[in-house]
Amino acid sequence: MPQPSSAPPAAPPDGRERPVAHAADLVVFGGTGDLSMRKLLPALYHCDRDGRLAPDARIIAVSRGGLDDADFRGKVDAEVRPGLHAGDAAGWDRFLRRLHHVCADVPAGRDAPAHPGWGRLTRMLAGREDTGRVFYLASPPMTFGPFCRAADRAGLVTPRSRVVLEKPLGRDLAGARHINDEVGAIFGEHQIFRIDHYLGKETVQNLLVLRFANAFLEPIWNSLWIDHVQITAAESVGTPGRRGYYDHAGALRDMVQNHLLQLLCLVAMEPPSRNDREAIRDEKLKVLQSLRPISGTEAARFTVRGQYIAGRVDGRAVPGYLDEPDDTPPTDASRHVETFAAIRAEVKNWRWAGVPFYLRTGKRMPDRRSEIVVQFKDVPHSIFSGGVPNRLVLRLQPGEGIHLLIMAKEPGAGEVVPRPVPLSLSFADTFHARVPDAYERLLADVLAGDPTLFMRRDEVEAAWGWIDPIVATWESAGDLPEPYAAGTGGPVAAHELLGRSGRAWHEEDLP
Ligand SMILES: NC(=O)C1=CN([C@@H]2O[C@H](COP(=O)(O)OP(=O)(O)OC[C@H]3O[C@@H](n4cnc5c(N)ncnc54)[C@H](OP(=O)(O)O)[C@@H]3O)[C@@H](O)[C@H]2O)C=CC1
Ligand SMILES: O=C1O[C@H](COP(=O)(O)O)[C@@H](O)[C@H](O)[C@H]1O
Repeated sequence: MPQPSSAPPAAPPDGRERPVAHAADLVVFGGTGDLSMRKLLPALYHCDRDGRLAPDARIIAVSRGGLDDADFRGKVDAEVRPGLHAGDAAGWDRFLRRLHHVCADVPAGRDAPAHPGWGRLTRMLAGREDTGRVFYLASPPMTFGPFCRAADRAGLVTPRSRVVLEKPLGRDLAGARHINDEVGAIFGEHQIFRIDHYLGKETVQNLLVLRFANAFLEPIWNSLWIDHVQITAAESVGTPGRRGYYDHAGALRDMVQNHLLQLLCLVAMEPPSRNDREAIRDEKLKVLQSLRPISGTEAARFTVRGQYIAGRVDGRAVPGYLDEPDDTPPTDASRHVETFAAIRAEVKNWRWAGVPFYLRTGKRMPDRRSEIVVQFKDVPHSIFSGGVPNRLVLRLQPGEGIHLLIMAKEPGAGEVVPRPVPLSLSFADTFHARVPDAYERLLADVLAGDPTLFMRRDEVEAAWGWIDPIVATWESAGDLPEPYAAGTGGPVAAHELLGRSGRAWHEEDLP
């Protein structure tokens, strides 16, 4: 029987984890939830198909639901398989055989007896301590500490274990610190993988290559040449069935604190001296620490929040946020929560002083579009009529790729009128390869023990430190978010946020 670990294992002396064999067992707390069924299990199936799972790897879902292995396999077969490409029946059957379900709850208090399910989990994992194991916490954040403690008490945490924490980590800085302390009491920082799936997107990883494997951009990557940066994560989906989570999160905590700030960091960071996890995360942290704080009257000037009301998306009538179908009826929190947020941020350092970084995210926007647009300054003196400043568009979705909009002349006689034409790099077309889902890449990294694309504790806390004053100002104002009709580009004030400086949110018609 493995002994409970009494202290977090120390990091190796040089702070770098040695490459380890792929972890054999993946225990997913919350393995029956929305995230698991929609993202994790499809990604794990693809990892399996690509030979990234150890031959004897098992995926053990833990939830309070009274499912046995057969029930869980049936659920996954019914809910996950239809979303995958057809074919490879043998591969799918092999994947199903890897799946198990254990019914367990977190103990009600620190000294409360463990749920009997922990005994079964302990028996299942016994004798496999040397193979490495991953605990994936795909459950509500308040269960993270209790799950880790229960796993430790059951003797399941070995020096080669890793733990994955989903975002958002808590609701504010204090909450994030609390979770980090609880998890950090059991796992060493080098064992903790704080996931932000935007970092697994192909375009996001390519941003590092674009910036640091090409020489031409660096001389113009600064306030002398760049007018502003827009980072957008627009979604056409609403939040049906997610009220319990979303009422207490909202767009700022759900998307800005993590995904959008991580993208901002990668655009704004200084070149790291090495391509390793600490060097990259050190540079990202410096960006977060350089963000100009926004609070009080500045929050009113530089932020906009909205909530969707009924409208049309893709030609279909959809309800407003408060009328989304859900088991939980709307409350006062529902009325106040934002489904759209826009912020004019600024990085106060030598490179970026004076360059606005516009962050925008919303549900029930006209379409699903995530992109980073770097807008360069206009030519100092134009000899043509027409023409617009160059833009570099990093498209995360749909169609991951990079597009540089340059001015070109249309062939033919007559007056020369420059017009923007994209020089385009589509990853799928150029490399003739399937672009893997972000979770696939990140799960493979977890299994292989590489934390480079995961957030370090200080990064997450610095991000909350910037978000908290904005939330506090919104909450103390007590007013309601500005309504916007589903299928439109967000509240009028968001357009004004850019419009005040004569700019417009770009809606590029790119390939
Ligand atoms: N859904 C998404 O797209 C995303 C979600 N996340 C994060 O992932 C996590 C899960 O989200 P999501 O899947 O949407 O949530 P769901 O509510 O759909 O699923 C939660 C899961 O946790 C289990 N669970 C909850 N409480 C306990 C408990 N006390 N003991 C054992 N199991 C428990 C639930 O099963 P049961 O109730 O049967 O016990 C279920 O399997 C959250 O931290 C969320 O912030 C992050 C990014 C995207
Ligand atoms: O983390 C989250 O991300 C999804 C959007 O992810 P994407 O990869 O589809 O852009 C969002 O819908 C969800 O609310 C949020 O929790």
